Amino acid sequence: MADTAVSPPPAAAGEHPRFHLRGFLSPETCKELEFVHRSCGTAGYRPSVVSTSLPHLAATGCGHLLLPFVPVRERLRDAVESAFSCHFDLFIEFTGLISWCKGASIGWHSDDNKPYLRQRAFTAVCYLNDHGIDYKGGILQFQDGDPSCVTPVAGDVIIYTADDRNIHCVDEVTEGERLTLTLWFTRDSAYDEDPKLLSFLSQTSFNNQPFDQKSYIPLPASDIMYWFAYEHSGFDIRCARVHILGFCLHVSTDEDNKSVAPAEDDPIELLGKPVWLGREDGVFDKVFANGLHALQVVQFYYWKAPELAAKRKQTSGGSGTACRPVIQSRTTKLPLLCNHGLEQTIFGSHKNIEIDFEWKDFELAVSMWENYSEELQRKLLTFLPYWVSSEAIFIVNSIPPQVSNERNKC
Ligand SMILES: O=C(O)CCC(=O)C(=O)O
Ligand SMILES: [Fe+2]
Repeated sequence: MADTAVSPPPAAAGEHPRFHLRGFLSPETCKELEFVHRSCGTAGYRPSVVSTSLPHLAATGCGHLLLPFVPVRERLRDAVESAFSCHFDLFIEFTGLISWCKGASIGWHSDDNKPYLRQRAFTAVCYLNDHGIDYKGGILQFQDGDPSCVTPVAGDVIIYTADDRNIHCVDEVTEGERLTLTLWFTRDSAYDEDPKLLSFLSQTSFNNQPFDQKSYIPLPASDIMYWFAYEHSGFDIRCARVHILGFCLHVSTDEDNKSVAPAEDDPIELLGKPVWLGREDGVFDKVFANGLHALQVVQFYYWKAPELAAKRKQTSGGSGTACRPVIQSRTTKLPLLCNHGLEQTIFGSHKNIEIDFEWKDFELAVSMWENYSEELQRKLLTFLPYWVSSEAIFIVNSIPPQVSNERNKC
């Protein structure tokens, strides 16, 4: 199901202007954004939060993963402009995916409540998963007006003015992981996030020639950004996300390659070097460029696993020739000091994660991920010149750039 056209809400009136748009995002869009976040997220700006910002995607070789956001940002801006009667008036100040993990909450506030946030005019929060199924807690409450509280449902969006007519808070998440896509809108073009993003994207993406097939392979940020601190403990987000889905990371023990010998290196540093993926019964015969690359493929597999398992059952009656992992004598399990209990507490969904795992499906997912990434990379390189010349990110159909960016002419 594609994202459905939701009829715009009536122009806002009243003392507490806000709207709850139900079913704004399709389940497919929610799942794709979840994939991006679980592949690329880093430790957030507040405790118990993991976040993925668009500049971060551009900076880690994943500029192509901005593409799933483009239609969503455009539709959200249209919805906000139409709800608050400010057509062609708004710029997007910030777009980010946020996981609110166990213990995360935010007290009463308005979204423009700091001197450096005064430019914010409106907020849109899209819920990507479900309260009660994926997590407990995390209800959004408003101090005054209606609706007075919002129980997140995947695909729903709440839009509201960022000023003190909409003082709100989020109850503590007590179990599971609450996923949101949050956008802030501004009237001040100086805070438009697009030109900054485009300058980042042109620096990182124009360097990659279209014939460089692997230019979509992620490049990790500094290790500290993946450290999720929790009380007096913590873990590496990349490792935890891989482990929680039943995989483990392996590194080379090749005698000739001393630089990757685990005994001689900080285990976390090894995540920036080539890795393999294993499960209980062996190691998959493919080397990934780094831990982030392996994580992205695992998350892609997790996203597509139900579809892959259904296809396998249909074509083979459930008993196809299993693709066996190769036992790699040249690799050893990455000896990370993992806190399994903590990983489970933070990223183990309230809903049990069950995968009908087959290496054959995983093998297929690896090539599907390559095709998916290549296609997005190809689109990015096609769209980028249009975006750069308009200083704005927008859906490029076959419309010439000077017509498509109506907004910049106003
Ligand atoms: O996630 C929500 O429901 C609201 C988030 C919020 O209040 C904020 O990020 O300022
Ligand atoms: Fe807020």
